[in-house]
Amino acid sequence: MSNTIKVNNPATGEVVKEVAITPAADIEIAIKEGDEAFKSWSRVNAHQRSALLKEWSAKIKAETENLAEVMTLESGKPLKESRGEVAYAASYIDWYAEEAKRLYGRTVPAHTETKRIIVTKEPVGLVAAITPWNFPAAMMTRKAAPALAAGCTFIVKPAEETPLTTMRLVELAHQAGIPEKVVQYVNGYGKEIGPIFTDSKLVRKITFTGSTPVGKLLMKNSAATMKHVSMELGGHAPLIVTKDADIDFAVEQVLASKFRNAGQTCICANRVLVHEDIANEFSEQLTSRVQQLKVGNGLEENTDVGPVINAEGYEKINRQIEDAVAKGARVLYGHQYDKDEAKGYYFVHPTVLENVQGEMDIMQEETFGPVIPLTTFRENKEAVEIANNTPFGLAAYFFTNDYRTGIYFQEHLKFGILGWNDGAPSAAHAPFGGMKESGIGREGGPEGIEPYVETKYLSIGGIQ
Ligand SMILES: NC(=O)C1=CN([C@@H]2O[C@H](COP(=O)(O)OP(=O)(O)OC[C@H]3O[C@@H](n4cnc5c(N)ncnc54)[C@H](OP(=O)(O)O)[C@@H]3O)[C@@H](O)[C@H]2O)C=CC1
Ligand SMILES: O=C(O)CCCC(=O)O
Repeated sequence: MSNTIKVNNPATGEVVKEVAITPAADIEIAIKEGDEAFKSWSRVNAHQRSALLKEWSAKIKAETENLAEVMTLESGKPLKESRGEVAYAASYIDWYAEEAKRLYGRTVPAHTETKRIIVTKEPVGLVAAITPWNFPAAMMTRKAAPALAAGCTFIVKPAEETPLTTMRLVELAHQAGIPEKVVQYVNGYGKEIGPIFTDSKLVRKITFTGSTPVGKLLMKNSAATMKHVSMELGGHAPLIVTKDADIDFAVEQVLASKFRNAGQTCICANRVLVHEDIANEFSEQLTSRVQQLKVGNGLEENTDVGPVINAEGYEKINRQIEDAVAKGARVLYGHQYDKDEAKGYYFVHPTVLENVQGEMDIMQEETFGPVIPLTTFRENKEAVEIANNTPFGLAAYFFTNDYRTGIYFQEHLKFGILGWNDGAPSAAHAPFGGMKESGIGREGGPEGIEPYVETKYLSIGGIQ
């Protein structure tokens, strides 16, 4: 078996670079060193940790062009999105550099005059992160930044498709002055490195973004050593357009949500539910806008939609489209593929399907591709029932200018992230995460640092 991983450009299939697989013995050493480094890093005062994080963020921002190019080469996403992701990744570091200084404990009024009660927050210890290929920078920093801010040490295993961005981010952290054993990366295959992380008693927390089956496995394997876990898993976001919605605006927001990273995000609109009275107008406007999107290599500045990540991704999307068409969905636009299996690149052209029904795979499974399935509803209650009829609960969107309808959706949709007239809700200062099988825990906002701390309660007695 090869001891390297070839990193391919998904737009051409060409090898961008080969990276060494970290041998299992070296991963064990990295874990030991990370645990050892925790003893000193957790004693570094919060203001110093904050200053180091700010320096890391500054170095990332200063290297935006290089990082963006590396990210586009290994992930295929358009350069303009890669630049945006570099800024987004740095914004998590900036946010948690500030939160480091606000990990407050509290004093609690005691039930007797002779006692005092003090509650403090302590870092959980060494954190192991496993990250996906769809956001090679931001999924790393939104785990590393709160971990380091809280005083934890950190080891990350990036997706095999996209290790290069992570490797550079870790180098920049070291150049910023964060000690080498405090933030480390290891490279290799998830199914081999996952068990090393979960079996280790020294790893006190696993944080993961990726598919729901892998999340469940990691959680199960973390049970033996009772690790903390944060799981940011798959989604199947409904996007509801009511009859009072601003159609032009809703169409633009659908585009922003659906075609970001060629539809390969866990919060992409996966099902678009349109009120039947406006369905024709909406689908006409949507289709005419989708036709304007430019498909191509992400390195070309005017590309809107890049390739999908690999053959498995392509096959899933292709199967869902063909299943929908076979079961009666009508193609309004797209249904076109541009691929070369020998070379190893796969483009799925933006596709709009109408007359999509609940029994089609696309209405039940996460798509992770640039496909919009349109379906209709008559009553808001019906829209909520369709929307909630999924094991996932990550993001949901609704477009309405009626505040009563908006509040109704806010109260009845079972999802962790809601966008009301907003197709792009992600922000470092807001809690991102899902309900049901979309995961456990939140990343971003004050909630995002809590999973990296333990609460310690001190009761002092005998006070005169
Ligand atoms: N929530 C999200 O943002 C994401 C959701 N997905 C969903 O998952 C589908 C499949 O994508 P895929 O990339 O295969 O997702 P995976 O969940 O397999 O991969 C995500 C990360 O998990 C690692 N991994 C894989 N298997 C294991 C394991 N047994 N133990 C520990 N870590 C593991 C991967 O490593 P390696 O690369 O070495 O396999 C990668 O770093 C997508 O089509 C999409 O629906 C995928 C990515 C992100
Ligand atoms: O798709 C994902 O896994 C990450 C979500 C992107 C975002 O933060 O908006």
